[in-house]
Amino acid sequence: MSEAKISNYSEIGKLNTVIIHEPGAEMENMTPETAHEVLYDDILTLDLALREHAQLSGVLNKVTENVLEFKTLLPDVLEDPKVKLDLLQDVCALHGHNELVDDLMSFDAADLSTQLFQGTLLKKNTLERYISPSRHAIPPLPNAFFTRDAVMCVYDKTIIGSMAHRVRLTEALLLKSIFNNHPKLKGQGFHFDGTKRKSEQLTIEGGDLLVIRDDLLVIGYSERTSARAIDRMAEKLSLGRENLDIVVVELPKIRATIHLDMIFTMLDVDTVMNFAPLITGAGKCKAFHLSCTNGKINYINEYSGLPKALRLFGLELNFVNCGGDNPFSQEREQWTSGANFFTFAPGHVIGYKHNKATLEALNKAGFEIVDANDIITDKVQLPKGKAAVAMDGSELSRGGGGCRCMTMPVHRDAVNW
Ligand SMILES: NC(=O)NCCC[C@H](N)C(=O)O
Repeated sequence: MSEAKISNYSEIGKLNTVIIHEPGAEMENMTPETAHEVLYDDILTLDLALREHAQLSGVLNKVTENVLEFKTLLPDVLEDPKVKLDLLQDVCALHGHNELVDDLMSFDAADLSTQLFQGTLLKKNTLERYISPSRHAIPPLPNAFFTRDAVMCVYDKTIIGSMAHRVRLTEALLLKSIFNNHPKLKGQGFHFDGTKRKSEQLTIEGGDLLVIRDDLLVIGYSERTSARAIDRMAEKLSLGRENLDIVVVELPKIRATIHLDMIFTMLDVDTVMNFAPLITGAGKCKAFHLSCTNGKINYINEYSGLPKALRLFGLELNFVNCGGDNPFSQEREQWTSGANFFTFAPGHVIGYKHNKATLEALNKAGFEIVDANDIITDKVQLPKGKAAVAMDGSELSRGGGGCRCMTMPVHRDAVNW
């Protein structure tokens, strides 16, 4: 492991440091009517979600040196009164409730952290507030357990997300404060800080950004990540470099494909998981190649699909189909985050158990399927060869994401390509 705190040059290198978030009461802070406003497909049951999430953290703790918890990192930085004040001023200003800063400053670090995740109720002390449908002055963060999206470690620095939906903006502010101040993470700086964006047209979320190699990124142009933001990334990330290639995949702007990682994840040096209808099939998404040098785009080429564009860079990939070969199960399992695998070492991945046809396809592709609980209890050792750890996740997936969405890798070993 290198000395650097942040070092993330691939989607697959052996994982050393990762950030996750065990969901709290924020997850139930909605009604069926408001669920869609906070980007959920349905209301979830926290107890069930917690049992499932414990499998993710249990497995990661077996295979990774540093599993960091968002809800532990936050109170750590809030112990510093100056950091606490700066963050509260930003959060309260964002939601137009500057008057809450003093109140919130009186909380200790642990309680304030809980409060920030769970939200602060709107005092119904004026007629305008009384009749307002909003329950919260500072809204809760039910999507915080998708740690992938509001911050991205790319190479030796971070990108602070520029969130497409208002309900996720606070997450980016909290994570920025953590990456600026936490002894385990601070010091390497940002390529880009999305909380300072000047335009609502500039949005980028981590589910769309795949760090393939030190010279190659794949980015989804999606409901969440705008073309303007991708241009900005091309500029910022290629600064001081002879060459950076970015392949952009144009996603349908629909709920099932909010991010690229819902249809495409990398599993090994030569193997990817994909939702065939949009990646390899007849209706595959268009791809663009942006060739960049030192802050500028040299040229842009268009390709009929991602596989063809990736071949340019010597990536001859095996495509495992989410949902197997049957279009009916492909569609069902993509919806329940079947393509959204997290890779914690080359050929070692974790994903949801309920996506049976996907696991079968992985098995056919040479991955041994292992149960998460068996790894956690040491009943089974992680196989040396390719393996897919299967965890329960039917409740978690109803929040709209899978294992890649719930993990934010900070440090990985280099890959032996
Ligand atoms: N990378 C991902 O696809 N993350 C899942 C985010 C789901 C969350 N409910 C959202 O809509 O933002």
